[in-house]
Amino acid sequence: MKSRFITFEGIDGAGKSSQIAAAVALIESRGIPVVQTREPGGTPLGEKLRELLLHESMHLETEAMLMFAARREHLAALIEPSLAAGKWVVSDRFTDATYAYQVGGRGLDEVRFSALENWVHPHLQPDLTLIFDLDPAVAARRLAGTGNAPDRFEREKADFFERVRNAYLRRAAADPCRVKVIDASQTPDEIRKELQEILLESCFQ
Ligand SMILES: Nc1ncnc2c1ncn2[C@@H]1O[C@H](COP(=O)(O)OP(=O)(O)OP(=O)(O)O)[C@@H](O)[C@H]1O
Ligand SMILES: Cc1cn([C@H]2C[C@H](O)[C@@H](COP(=O)(O)O)O2)c(=O)[nH]c1=O
Repeated sequence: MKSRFITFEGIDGAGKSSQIAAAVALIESRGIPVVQTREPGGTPLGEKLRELLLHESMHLETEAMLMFAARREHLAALIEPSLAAGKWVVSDRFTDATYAYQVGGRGLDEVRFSALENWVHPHLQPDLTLIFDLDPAVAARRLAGTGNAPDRFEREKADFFERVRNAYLRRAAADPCRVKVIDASQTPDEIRKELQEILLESCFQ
């Protein structure tokens, strides 16, 4: 079976991380080798950039370029070799997150975003992207319930997450074959079931 690149997206606290393990388990249950990774991060250098991105304040364009620098390394060191070896790759975030957070949330110029996207991965796009869509007020309550100290993005206000959410939905509307939107206000079991149905329909044919 052809290798697949699957990405999970959504505003902070939407619940995507909780469902990635279920997706990976389903793929493994079919005897398919799968690599689970995340952005920013996924490589030793990418994880160092993640620390900076999540905790240091910086200019918007610096932030966008560092996201793509980490992604360039991620593609070269992990994503592309894994796909070439016939493995499937499941990533917690990819370029749709830069569109949602830096373009939608922070106001990065779309032309500059597209230039970076076309430079870093002119041909590769995920085979399937799952957007966990949730009201920012509900996501904020979920995050508060974890008791974890919020990072630089998680400290943003509701209007920032409204813009991020709307940008994700625009991205989904622009590419409905690749991008599927999941109602993340459902229970974890309901979401797992819907996720399984989408994976079976989109990837295991
Ligand atoms: N469907 C759900 N209903 C209620 N609570 C949920 C649901 N899914 C996840 N949670 C809880 O919400 C919190 C955030 O979940 P999770 O870490 O999966 O979100 P996330 O989208 O990965 O966030 P981040 O992007 O900030 O890492 C966790 O405490 C988790 O147990
Ligand atoms: C890839 C990517 C990520 N972000 C933001 C989104 C999140 O707030 C953090 C990552 O944290 P998570 O707990 O691992 O989800 O980074 C971004 O703004 N732009 C991006 O391209």
